[in-house]
Amino acid sequence: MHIHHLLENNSIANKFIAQLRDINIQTDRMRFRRNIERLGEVLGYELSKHLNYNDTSVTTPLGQANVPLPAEDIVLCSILRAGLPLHNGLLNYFDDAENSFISAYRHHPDNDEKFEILVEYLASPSLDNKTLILADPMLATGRSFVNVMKALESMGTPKNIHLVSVIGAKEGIEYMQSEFPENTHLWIATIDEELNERGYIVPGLGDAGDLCYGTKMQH
Ligand SMILES: O=P(O)(O)OC[C@H]1O[C@H](OP(=O)(O)OP(=O)(O)O)[C@H](O)[C@@H]1O
Ligand SMILES: O=c1cc[nH]c(=O)[nH]1
Ligand SMILES: [Mg+2]
Repeated sequence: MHIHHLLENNSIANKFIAQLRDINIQTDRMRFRRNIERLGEVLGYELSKHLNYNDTSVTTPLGQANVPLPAEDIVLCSILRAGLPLHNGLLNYFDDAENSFISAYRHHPDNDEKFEILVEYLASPSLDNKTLILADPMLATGRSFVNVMKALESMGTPKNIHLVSVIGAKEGIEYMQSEFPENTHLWIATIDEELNERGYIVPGLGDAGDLCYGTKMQH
């Protein structure tokens, strides 16, 4: 897996991450969602530099201009819930992409720290020979990304896979490296050292789905 770590270089994106993490700022849900969306835009822009381009002639009022344009058929897939604002950010730039939505959530069958990932909803076009951009802002154990990719196999085989995330844990990234094809790209804003006993990223930011949309009942 090729890992592209956005915060290795300082940029204005640092500020978006700082606000997502900050306990005094992250309670503003609109700002929280918008910061994830902004990172979707920044990560999408970086990713776009690795696509294939075809020379294209554009007619201006005064003549012809050559503008190389992306030559890949992109399917943008996001993992509900917290993937939604990241999806919006990516879609702001890849505005003519096809779209898939898939759900994944942590189910605690015994009401303790052990959980399984349940994938229940999938709506997707064919992925055959397309460029799949799979987005989820949190990469903790990596099990949601991996289980979702398994569920997507029924939709065909993409030519290229780009994973987009905001905060990842080292352990989860290592697990994903063993599960995804070698030529997969991971575009991630920042990487944290640890997971706690509940599988949360430390220092992380907390529960991204809840911070975007409010708490949910366990069932
Ligand atoms: O790498 P993992 O260990 O699988 O954890 C990451 C997943 O956890 C969060 O979803 P959650 O299950 O909280 O669902 P939600 O988005 O509905 O809150 C997050 O959005 C990822 O999908
Ligand atoms: O730290 C984490 C781990 C999983 N899901 C989250 O939203 N945050
Ligand atoms: Mg959650």
